[in-house]
Amino acid sequence: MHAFNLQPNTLSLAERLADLAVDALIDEADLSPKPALVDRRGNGAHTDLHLGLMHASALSLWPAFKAMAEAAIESGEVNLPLREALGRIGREGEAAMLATTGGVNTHRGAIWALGLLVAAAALEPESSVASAIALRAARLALLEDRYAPKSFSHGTQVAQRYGARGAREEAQLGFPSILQRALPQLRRSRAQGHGEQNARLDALLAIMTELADTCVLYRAGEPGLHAMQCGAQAVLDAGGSASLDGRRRLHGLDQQLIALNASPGGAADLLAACLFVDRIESGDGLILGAL
Ligand SMILES: CC(C)(COP(=O)(O)OP(=O)(O)OC[C@H]1O[C@@H](n2cnc3c(N)ncnc32)[C@H](O)[C@@H]1O)[C@@H](O)C(=O)NCCC(=O)NCCS
Ligand SMILES: Nc1ncnc2c1ncn2[C@@H]1O[C@H](COP(=O)(O)OP(=O)(O)OP(=O)(O)O)[C@@H](O)[C@H]1O
Repeated sequence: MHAFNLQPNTLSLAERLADLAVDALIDEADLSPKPALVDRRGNGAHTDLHLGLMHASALSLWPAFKAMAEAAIESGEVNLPLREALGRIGREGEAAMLATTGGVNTHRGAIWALGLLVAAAALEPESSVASAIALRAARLALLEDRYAPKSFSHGTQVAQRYGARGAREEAQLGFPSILQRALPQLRRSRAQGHGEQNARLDALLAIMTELADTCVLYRAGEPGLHAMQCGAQAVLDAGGSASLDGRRRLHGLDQQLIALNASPGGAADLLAACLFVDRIESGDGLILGAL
């Protein structure tokens, strides 16, 4: 499954982290059935995205993730020069993504979240506990990049209209959606023997129960966000995606969110970020510590 890592000793730390980040993005894209998102079944609520584009986009980001890890290793500490280097590399990564996809935003939020976490993991490879990585990522996100262009993104429009601060705030708070919701649910569902794909779907649903996802707010407003949060909670309350009733409700949620055009892209990015820190913390973290 993780072909990149077959010869871990020949890869540098930065290359291993880039592999893990790209793997996490591909695992997220392939996970099915995700409500209203691109997956193996189709395009969800998106007219301009498809699975092949998500895969190509994920692969195009490998050099940016590697460069972010190298910048962190070189810096050795959280400081403004590192934050600004990450901002520059992140913008270059976004340009590579847009060149690959013909201008479609496939992974903007993921570059942000995974980029910070890759750098945070590279700063102290021997400290592979998820909470410690998230805290270092938060300290990076709290620093102001003086070279960041003032953009009028969907996120800034949603911030003005609804007060939701989206991807930036999630990182600055230390990724509570990952540490408090996704990771505990992923591990609970695994422990209950639900199987890896169901456990990942449950982790995505756990994120969706509370996230102020700016993709959903932009596309479907507060009714869309309410439908996403309540619908995800109802699937988990019914026993999660491994149970018959939960599956039925998951199918209903997929239909409802597609009808509302409410694709939870921010939640999908955070699931990828969750899979990344999970692999570092649990065993595969040896990939980093062995260096
Ligand atoms: C912070 C970012 C994501 C800007 O986001 P903004 O809120 O302005 O909006 P935009 O609509 O362009 O993108 C939001 C993205 O975040 C994801 N998202 C939406 N809601 C949330 C949420 N609540 N939590 C986390 N992610 C979310 C979405 O999938 C979407 O792709 C980012 O684009 C940015 O500023 N990048 C600069 C590059 C940089 O500094 N990189 C260095 C760190 S790696
Ligand atoms: N499997 C997935 N399916 C769909 N979106 C995903 C998936 N994984 C992650 N995403 C995230 O969702 C975002 C796409 O959402 P959206 O299409 O609303 O983006 P946008 O550029 O803000 O809007 P628009 O396409 O309307 O211009 C991407 O930035 C990406 O980070």
